[in-house]
Amino acid sequence: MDLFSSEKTIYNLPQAELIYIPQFYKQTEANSLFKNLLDNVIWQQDNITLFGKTHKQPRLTALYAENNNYYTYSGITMKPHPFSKLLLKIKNDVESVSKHTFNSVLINLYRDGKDSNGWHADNEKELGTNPVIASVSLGAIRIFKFKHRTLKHENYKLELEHGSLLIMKGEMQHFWLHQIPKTKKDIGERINLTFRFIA
Ligand SMILES: O=C(O)CCC(=O)C(=O)O
Ligand SMILES: [Fe+2]
Repeated sequence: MDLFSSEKTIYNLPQAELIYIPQFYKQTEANSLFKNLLDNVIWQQDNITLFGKTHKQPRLTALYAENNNYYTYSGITMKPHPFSKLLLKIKNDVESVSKHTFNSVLINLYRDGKDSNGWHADNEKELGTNPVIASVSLGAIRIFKFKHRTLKHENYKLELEHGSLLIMKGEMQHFWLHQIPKTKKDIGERINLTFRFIA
């Protein structure tokens, strides 16, 4: 993995630190990771219940972990699969750049612009206080929006590019929310891998 051409940007925000590395993986490697994951990840689509109504989650997901602990978020409980060789390789790459250790990865597949991920924080108890979450994006560019829970002028968007790595740390999961909104643009699939340490 050649990091020379990647321009790392650090966003120091009130009660959050965000690091964005656009070319964490270069085009050729990112393309092959995307294809391999699309074909080999064990995708599932769960139901979510919002305001008493049950819907299909607007994307496919998968959980891989080094342990067998179930992970519950937004009322969904996921049973992990063991890490594949490829996912372990990506985990090692992410760990060496972020200088953090992860034991799980939650993977999202946004099939087109109608798939999305609503406003939330990754603040489950099992993630601990001030979790570091490292997020690899492959495929179509999507907008990542984030906003402070109480400082209303603190809201931003970032384009998450093919092959990029975004690291969320500090108090971000306590004080901020993030989302991937739907888009009307005619876009293709996007895979996102969020590496976490789940106790
Ligand atoms: O798709 C993304 O970039 C964000 C995913 C996310 O926020 C999550 O899975 O918790
Ligand atoms: Fe998230």
